[in-house]
Amino acid sequence: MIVVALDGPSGSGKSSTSKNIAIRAGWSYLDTGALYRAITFIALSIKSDNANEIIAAVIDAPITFNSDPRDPKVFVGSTNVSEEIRSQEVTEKVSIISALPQVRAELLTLQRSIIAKADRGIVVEGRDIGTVVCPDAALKIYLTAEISARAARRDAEQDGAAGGVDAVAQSLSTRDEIDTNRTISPLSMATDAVHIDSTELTLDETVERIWELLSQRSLLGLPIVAILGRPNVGKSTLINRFIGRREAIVEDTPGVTRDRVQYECEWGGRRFIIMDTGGWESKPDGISVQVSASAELAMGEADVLCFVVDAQVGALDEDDVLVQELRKVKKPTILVANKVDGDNDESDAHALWNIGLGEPHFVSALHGRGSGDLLDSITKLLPEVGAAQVQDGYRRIALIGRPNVGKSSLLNALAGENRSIVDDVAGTTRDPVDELIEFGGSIWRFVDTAGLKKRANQASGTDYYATLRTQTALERCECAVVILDASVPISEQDLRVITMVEEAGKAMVIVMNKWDLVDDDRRTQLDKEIERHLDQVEWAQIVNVAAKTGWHRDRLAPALRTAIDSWERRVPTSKLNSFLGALIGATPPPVRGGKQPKVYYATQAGIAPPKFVVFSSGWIEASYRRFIERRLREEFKFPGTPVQVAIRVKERDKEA
Ligand SMILES: Nc1ncnc2c1ncn2[C@@H]1O[C@H](COP(=O)(O)OP(=O)(O)OP(=O)(O)O)[C@@H](O)[C@H]1O
Ligand SMILES: Nc1ccn([C@@H]2O[C@H](COP(=O)(O)O)[C@@H](O)[C@H]2O)c(=O)n1
Repeated sequence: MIVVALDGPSGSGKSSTSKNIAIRAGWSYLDTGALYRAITFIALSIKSDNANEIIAAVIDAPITFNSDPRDPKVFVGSTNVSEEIRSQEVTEKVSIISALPQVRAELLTLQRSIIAKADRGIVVEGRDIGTVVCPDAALKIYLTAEISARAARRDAEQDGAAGGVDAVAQSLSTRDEIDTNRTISPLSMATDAVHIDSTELTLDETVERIWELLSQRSLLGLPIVAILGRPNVGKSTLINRFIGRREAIVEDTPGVTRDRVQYECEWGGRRFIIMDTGGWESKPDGISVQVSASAELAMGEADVLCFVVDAQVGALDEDDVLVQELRKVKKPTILVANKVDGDNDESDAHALWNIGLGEPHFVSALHGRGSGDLLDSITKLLPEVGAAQVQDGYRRIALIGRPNVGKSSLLNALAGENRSIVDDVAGTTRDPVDELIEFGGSIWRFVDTAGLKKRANQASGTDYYATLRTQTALERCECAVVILDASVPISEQDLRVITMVEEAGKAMVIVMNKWDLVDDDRRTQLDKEIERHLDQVEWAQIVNVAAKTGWHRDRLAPALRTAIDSWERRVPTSKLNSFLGALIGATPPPVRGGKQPKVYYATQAGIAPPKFVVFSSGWIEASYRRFIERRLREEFKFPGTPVQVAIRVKERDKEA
């Protein structure tokens, strides 16, 4: 289950943004402010500021929350108080009541129990979600906006009923003040939260920013398509056809697929999971009891159901019983008529319309006939976000470097006493060789690299395997920690590793290990080597560490956070273009062939790493592109990440 935590001051847009994200992802939503308002409503009703009396009243009339983002509601006992909690009286009192430690403890338990009940994911918004309520949230956002923007939004929302913008601003500031300075769970940004300033963003733009982060971090589950049907109708053959390889077990004995086996599939640019379910029987016995039960579970888990019938046999009573079951779950369902090898079979198979699941899709799983059309129909039914969770939000780090630089010692130094595999989050698919390690206040996922595991050491016996493994680790990570041995000269191989990271477009931190062996002479020498060899990655932070003793290991977590933060950073288009305007005004692009290319505008085309596209009227020299990149870095600072700048020639009329 994915938890997204959104914190920030009043009126920054938390509720509106959270609801939009939750609706789009098909997740639940929790407005924790509404719970604090509800308890304040109770305090006002019993006319008491005494925490014990307030808690006693809550026990009499418990607070509950309906977490459907389309219709969130808060109840006190059986009374819906969603409107009453927005009154001026509650608004003025809520920050005072929320600062009471017993009130916070009571609501902390309530919040966690609501979150635990969510199905696939939940967006939780408040003041202390990323810091206290859900410190392990998969994505933490700290949403702010300037007070003037927040006051204007609130005033517009309330049609001036709150006394005008100035009065709203005053009330918001007072609440900000109390919320930020209270001793217990004050409003603050979690160290691993992403800060979004919504002052100049529309609501849609704010939602889009967060959506981009969710997809970039693979937190939006892939849709699941369950393949169901009686034993031996050709389900596994169909799956092999879909995934393009012989992986699903195919055997002519009915019911050979024992469990819900999953395969990743891609068609027409859509990735999804195919779930093989074994054969379903209406009166199972022996092993088929488990197989049928697992097929029923698959119906519940999947987003789309494919019901496969053997067209050469036709629909049997058994098929009819399964159709009744399929109808009950009310999910998009496709009827697949398999073993339709030619036109004659197809005309016979039309009888399958009688099943009552709509148009049969005629397929020969064995020969491929009709399978592309079937995949087209399936992908049309896929939701944007599905049930198969791929990542859990822990930042993925690869430790890389040539042999003997101290990868394992660094890993051990980081893990210290706390080395642990806490990999028990249900329902996620991940590489079993990853390690979860807690240090510097966060849990990090270390993706497998040569040197991380004994197995890896064996496999890296040749350069070929070492390079292959490094590349795979790089593909899977978000940030690479490149380890160098500071006690010896920087080698060609060290530089090759650094170039690999840069070319892979990953965030990077360089660790100078074995610092305990560095004397003054070596230090002077190393400074010269850094200047000479590492100038192309001068954006990378360098952390000096002695992994053997643990010296400075605490410096790595902040460096990683800074690098990943830069890697996912988006520069507002308005700021980007005012920067570009000033830059071009002061230093225009060089004249070429008697013509000076015009630079029109720039846009940030993507994150992870930040990619900028500059539109111009003509070809611009590489040196000027590098100049733009350098100045972009100076202006917006991207420590720890490569930045890509591309120039696109755009004709003036097309531009207009
Ligand atoms: N860029 C934006 N992002 C989010 N909301 C915006 C934005 N621009 C305007 N709004 C509007 O601002 C108003 C306040 O937003 P919202 O109620 O979501 O804030 P909030 O942070 O949840 O406040 P509170 O903490 O007081 O509940 C809403 O009317 C919302 O539609
Ligand atoms: N996690 C939270 C959420 C809210 N509060 C307090 O409740 C007040 C009202 O919240 P709104 O989101 O409805 O504006 C807020 O000002 C806080 O005092 C909280 O403490 N912790």
